[in-house]
Amino acid sequence: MPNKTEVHNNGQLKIGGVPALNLAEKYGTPLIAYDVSAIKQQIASFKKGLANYPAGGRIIYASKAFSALAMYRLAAKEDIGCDVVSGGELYAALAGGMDPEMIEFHGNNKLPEELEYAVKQKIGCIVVDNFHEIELLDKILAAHHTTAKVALRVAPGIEAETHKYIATGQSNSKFGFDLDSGQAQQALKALLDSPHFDVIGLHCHIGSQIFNAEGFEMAAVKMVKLMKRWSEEFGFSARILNLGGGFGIHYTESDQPLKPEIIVASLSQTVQTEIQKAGLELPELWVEPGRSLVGEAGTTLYTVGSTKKVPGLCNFVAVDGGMGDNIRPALYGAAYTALLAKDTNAPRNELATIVGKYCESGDVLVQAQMLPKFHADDILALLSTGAYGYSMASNYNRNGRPAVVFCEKAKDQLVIKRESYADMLRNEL
Ligand SMILES: Cc1ncc(COP(=O)(O)O)c(C=O)c1O
Ligand SMILES: N[C@@H](CCCC[NH3+])C(=O)O
Repeated sequence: MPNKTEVHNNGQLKIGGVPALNLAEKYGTPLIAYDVSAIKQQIASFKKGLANYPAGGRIIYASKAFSALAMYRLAAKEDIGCDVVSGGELYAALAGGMDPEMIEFHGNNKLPEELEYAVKQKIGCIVVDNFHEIELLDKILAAHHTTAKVALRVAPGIEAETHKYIATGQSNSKFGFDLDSGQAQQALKALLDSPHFDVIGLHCHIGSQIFNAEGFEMAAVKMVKLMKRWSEEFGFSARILNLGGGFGIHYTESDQPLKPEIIVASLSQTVQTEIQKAGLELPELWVEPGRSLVGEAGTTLYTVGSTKKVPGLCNFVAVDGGMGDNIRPALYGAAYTALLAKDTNAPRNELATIVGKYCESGDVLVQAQMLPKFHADDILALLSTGAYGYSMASNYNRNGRPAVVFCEKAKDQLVIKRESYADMLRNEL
């Protein structure tokens, strides 16, 4: 079980000090319940990792992991930044009280209106991803007689050990400028040649759900080498170095994540050593964790409904949610840990597959494995669903998206209402 799972002494699951069964009773299911102190602990751990880095740094919450007003409010309160990848996320971040200066904008195809919105809001950094964007942004800035702080996104040519859908650092990634072909260099030149860009630094992101520190270290070394080369070639001095996010979390027993403070402290040490060797000025160090801030803090509570057993063939346990509130198993074959909320120590002696209620055979939440015996009306808890669950949710089959509740110090607060049938028709004419 993930080490953050709270279990009452009678074996019942608790989230942020609140019994899971009470939450299910009060708000209904499916329900995504966050343990807020677990989010705060992760933020504190990232901050600790950067604490001894002399040039300082920034923790930037990758808000695609869970873009909710409550989460932006929490990020603002905790004094961290956030990244956004669309006008919609930018709007939500601002509505949640994020300081525009602490917002960073990513994306491989930012729309003209999204760029204009970011420019007007004077956000802290636009991470420039491709030549089309450079042209577009240059025109927008000229039209507004202004400048923008930008960072150049480089695909550093590092193949992260993760699912191929979520690896982004390799040369053939759709994100960022390739190094080996010379495109990254050409892009930097274009940015430096325009009076509209204040190029604050460089960015890379090698992928997501990565456990091995080696990939991050390699990226850091490569980026500093690049800083050295471009300092000599263009007299360019990067004030910030952004090494992206992608820090892995615990979904099942086989996942062994490193503590953020350990991985970030080690990365910051590598950057210092390499910068010193290169004889450059130390840049600020930025990191962009998404999953690792919110993933393990979230638990989805479902109610068990039908079961289907065909001896020797299958044993399905169906819950009242599924691929609409968690697409990750269907999309990436992602694995999760399931518990019986009323008795987390229940023996796991039943081979079963947990499926959802959607009209798809691929609507599987947990592939066949040894599980506790579930009966109709039991509350089933799926752990570590706090990242890329709600934010990737859909209304497939006209199922409303679940409610979301924040729990802390034994108190619960509804932060997103359950979507009703009427909500799902609100845009239809
Ligand atoms: C540019 C960038 N930064 C940060 C992240 C956050 O990644 P994670 O949620 O794995 O930390 C992503 C997503 O992979 C990303 O594309
Ligand atoms: N959504 C993905 C990760 C993509 C990260 C964003 N670039 C996941 O659930 O694992």
